[in-house]
Amino acid sequence: MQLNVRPNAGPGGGPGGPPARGMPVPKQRARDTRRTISRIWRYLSRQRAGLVFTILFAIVGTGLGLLAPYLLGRAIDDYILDHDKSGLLRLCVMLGAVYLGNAAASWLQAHLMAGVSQKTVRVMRKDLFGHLQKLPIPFIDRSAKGDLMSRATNDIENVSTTLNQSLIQIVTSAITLIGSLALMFALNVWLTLVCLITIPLVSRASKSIASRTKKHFSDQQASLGRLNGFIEETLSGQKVVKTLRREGRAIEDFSEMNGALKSASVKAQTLSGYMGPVMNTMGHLTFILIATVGGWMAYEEWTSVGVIVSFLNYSKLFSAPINDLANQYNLIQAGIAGAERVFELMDAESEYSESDPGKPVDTLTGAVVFDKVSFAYRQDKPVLREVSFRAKPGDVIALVGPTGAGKTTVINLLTRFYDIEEGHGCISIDGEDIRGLDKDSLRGRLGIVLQDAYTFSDTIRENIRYGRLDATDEEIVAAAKLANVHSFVRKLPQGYDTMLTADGGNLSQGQRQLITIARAILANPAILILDEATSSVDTRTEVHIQQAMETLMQGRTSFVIAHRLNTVRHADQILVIDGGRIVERGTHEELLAERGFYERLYRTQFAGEAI
Ligand SMILES: Nc1ncnc2c1ncn2[C@@H]1O[C@H](COP(=O)(O)OP(=O)(O)OP(=O)(O)O)[C@@H](O)[C@H]1O
Repeated sequence: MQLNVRPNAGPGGGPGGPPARGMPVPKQRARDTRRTISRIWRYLSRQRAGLVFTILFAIVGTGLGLLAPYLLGRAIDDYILDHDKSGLLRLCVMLGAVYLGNAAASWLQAHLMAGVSQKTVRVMRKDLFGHLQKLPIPFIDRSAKGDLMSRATNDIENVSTTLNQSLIQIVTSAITLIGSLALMFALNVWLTLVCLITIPLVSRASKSIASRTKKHFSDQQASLGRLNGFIEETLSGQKVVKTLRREGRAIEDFSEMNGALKSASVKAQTLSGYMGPVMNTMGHLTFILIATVGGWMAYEEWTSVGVIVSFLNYSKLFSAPINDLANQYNLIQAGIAGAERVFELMDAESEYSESDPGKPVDTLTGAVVFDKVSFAYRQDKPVLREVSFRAKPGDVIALVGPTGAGKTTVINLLTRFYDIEEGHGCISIDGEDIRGLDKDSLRGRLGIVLQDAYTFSDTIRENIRYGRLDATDEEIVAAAKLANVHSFVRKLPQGYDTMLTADGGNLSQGQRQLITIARAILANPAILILDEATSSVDTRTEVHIQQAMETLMQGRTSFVIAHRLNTVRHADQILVIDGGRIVERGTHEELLAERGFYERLYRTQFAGEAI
């Protein structure tokens, strides 16, 4: 998937021009961890109150944890060496209270942090889903759906786990690190300097492992995205996979991707797994060094045994956060790699320009003009060449032509799923160039009934209501009656409350098409686009669909992509498209009289062949 694309921006397009719109451009931005962290922080900082309390409890808990070694040193110097039993008992009770307080604060901080991290990712998920709704069709067309899904689910989940587990660890580690260092300096400067000798070594080792691991974590996430994409494609195309008997090949391809994911994961996890043991070894070395130097100092009576015991405990506390952070490294890397992929998707340009949303469309009469429109999806492959036509309000325009001729492309431009470039013609509705119109309100005045009748996982009633969300139940039934939906819905045990699956699996294709027609009737659009179903439905359903479509077309400018030519006989204008050009135009009778391309198409179809 190319993410750094600017689907509706950038120069060029059209035959022979610079890169066409929607063309992928090379990646320009290097991956930037600091920027990603600062963006995560922007989300986190919205949970300010929760964060402040979490940090407060972290400070209290860690502070109490830092107090314990000091008390231990005092126990040795003041009570054990002085044989003061009651003092020792008092101190032990105090120590118990300190540990208890530490545990309570840790529990509270973990509890609060779970809330903060979950609220943060909830906002992230909401933003991402909102942005997915605004992504332009060219972008969606080019992306693997499974990869997009992987970003919206797995990658966000990684961010969530990292925030929940690593963030608080970072906070407590930082406090412990600074606190224990300060206390070590207060106890004995020379011993502290001995302790610090190993720091450059530790930082070098961790940096070298870190830089290698990050790349592998990104690879792992990308492989996971590819794998999800493949699973999604294979499942949604399962019928095709089975009829073409591609199961074996699909399993082979899957194994290959699965293997790639395994390799990337093994590399990432093996490398990051080195971190813990390396850091532990360094910690033990430091401990031995301090114990030796400290023991010698106590022996020479330059300092007390209690101070050395406190110091050794602090040096453990000091190296623990470095170890903890190293152990968290896996998780942090996976979280950052996940966030990077999420933000990358959020950065893909929306199809709605916030600075210039365009002129809102209130009412339309439906006069449509294509003026020398040329278009290419890819620079080297012109699809439409100087297409011109006029539709008066209420006209029925039929688009016919062989497969791949460019009929759907005409519709893609009219709906502004794709935009034509400056200098490659103009499309206007009611005299306005559509590029200056607000896309959202323009689409609100267009009704589209596609070949693949799409139904949502909802009841039949709600599926029709998608046409106009404020429609009453009575209006829905009225539209359903006009679209010949009512007659079959009545016979269903649950009537309008029958649940449909996302692909409408529990209704016939013809019935689904009728539901989408009812949806369009309810929406009452000024301009209608009908992509006739190619697949054959039974004759009765076909008559129903035909009637419903005629009802729908009344009084609206309609564009019909016609696959069965007998449905276009009554069109006001038939545009015959071949190779991206309008090769003939006129009414059915006129075109038959011309004895040209249309006449041949017509005769072929009557001979029983589809076009
Ligand atoms: N999203 C896209 N990206 C790149 N090329 C595309 C895209 N959509 C269509 N094309 C190409 O544009 C050409 C015209 O396609 P279009 O879908 O407009 O044809 P059509 O006349 O509607 O065909 P059909 O009757 O089969 O639906 C085809 O060569 C097709 O491969």
